[in-house]
Amino acid sequence: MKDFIARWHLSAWDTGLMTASLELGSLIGALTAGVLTDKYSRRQSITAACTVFCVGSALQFGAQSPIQLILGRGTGGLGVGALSMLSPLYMAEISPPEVRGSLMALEQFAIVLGAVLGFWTGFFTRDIEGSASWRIPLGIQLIPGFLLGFGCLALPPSPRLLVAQGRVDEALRALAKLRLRTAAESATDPLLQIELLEMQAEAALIEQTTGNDDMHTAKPGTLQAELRAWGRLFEPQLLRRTLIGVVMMLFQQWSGINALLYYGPTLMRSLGLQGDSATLMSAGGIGIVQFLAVLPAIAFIDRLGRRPLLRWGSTAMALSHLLIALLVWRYSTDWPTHWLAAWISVGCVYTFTAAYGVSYGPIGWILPSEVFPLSARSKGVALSTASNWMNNFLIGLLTPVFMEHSPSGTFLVFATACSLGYLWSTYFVPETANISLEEMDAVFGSSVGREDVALKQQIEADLGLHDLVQRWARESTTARHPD
Ligand SMILES: O[C@H]1[C@H](O)[C@@H](O)[C@H](O)[C@@H](O)[C@H]1O
Repeated sequence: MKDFIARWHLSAWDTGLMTASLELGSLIGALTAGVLTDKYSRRQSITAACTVFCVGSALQFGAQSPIQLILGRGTGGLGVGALSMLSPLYMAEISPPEVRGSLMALEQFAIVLGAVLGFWTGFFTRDIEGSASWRIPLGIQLIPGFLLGFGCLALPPSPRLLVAQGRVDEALRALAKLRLRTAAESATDPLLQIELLEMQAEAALIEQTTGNDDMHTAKPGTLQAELRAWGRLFEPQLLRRTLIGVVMMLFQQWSGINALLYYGPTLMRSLGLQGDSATLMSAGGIGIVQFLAVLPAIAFIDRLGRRPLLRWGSTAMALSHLLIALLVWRYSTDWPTHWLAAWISVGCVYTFTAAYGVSYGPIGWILPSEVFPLSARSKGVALSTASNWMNNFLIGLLTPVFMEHSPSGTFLVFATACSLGYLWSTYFVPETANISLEEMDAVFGSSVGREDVALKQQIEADLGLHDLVQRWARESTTARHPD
């Protein structure tokens, strides 16, 4: 890394631009992917986003000037932002409801694994002579970019999107592949048929209640149709879900995770640790704790539910921040004498990270992807993801200002955000575990009110869903009790 510093002589302005270009690119990427993914397929959009990401990584890898690095980070950011919106969307749409939380928590697992690998690659290459010390870690990004871009082509398309586009046969084939059924089985398997009919019922309901004007039929791609589709997120029917997605990401970021990651070394140094050990204990340690903490989330999130994890997580995070704020306020002028207080603070940083890692980390990505109905899902997830990047950017910008003003006050800000997060998860967030995406309307008491419930029942009856469910229930009872 000495080469990087000596070669570019970056001003504070360059450093700021370099950091902000990725976040700005990601913000734009998340919002534009929301526009493209309904028109094309989820998978094609993921492959396109990977291509953009790889172009950005190649620009960074071969950078000959700071401008090229900034451009490379901005371009890479476009891909990262798009992928951070497309991946949870696609995963939510292909997962069966009983294990959707666990499967989606794998996204957080992948994010944190990437961060850990990135950190250690940078750590081990930092003393290599010449530009290889920084070109290697930047170039390695190309590997996951290629893997995802090509690997995604082998995945089945989202059956929900196909149903909404009226391509029911293809949707059945995709569903059969996802649920590991053969073509012959898919024609007779009642569970598969029920799942498909539920998707058709939701698509038909959307079409009948909204005229499907904003999705595919009414002059798709026109600015007016786009604006109307975004505007629907703020109509009374969807406003609560939009707020859940956007506010979930706001709390995820204002819990302070990235402040600890970005400014951890400064904090650790202020606690008396020096040089490499400060970096290792902060970014390195926090990454590993986040990685370990997501494992129980993967195992238990569907059994325990999202709300309890959010509430316990907020409590543990708020208490950790509060204790750090107190200790920093009381002892930070003389840590060497109060070494025990310093180490308790370090312990609190890790306790916070573990609590975050099982709660706000994964649930931040899960909740926004499951609350929206199909007609508004891609826009809703895009807006929530944009909220993640926007708040991430604000944290990066404001934390140093807060820290300079009052280090203990900074932790109080995060403690307050976590306490508000507790109230919000208790009084505002419904439980979404084990509920199919099609049943989410009922969870939000949406809407849609009695007339739509009646309409939905009529559509389900017309499609033969009720008969099929009853026949399947009869057959499975007979199979269990043959006489
Ligand atoms: O879920 C992720 C993860 O926890 C990362 O460590 C953090 O940097 C991101 O901002 C967040 O969205």
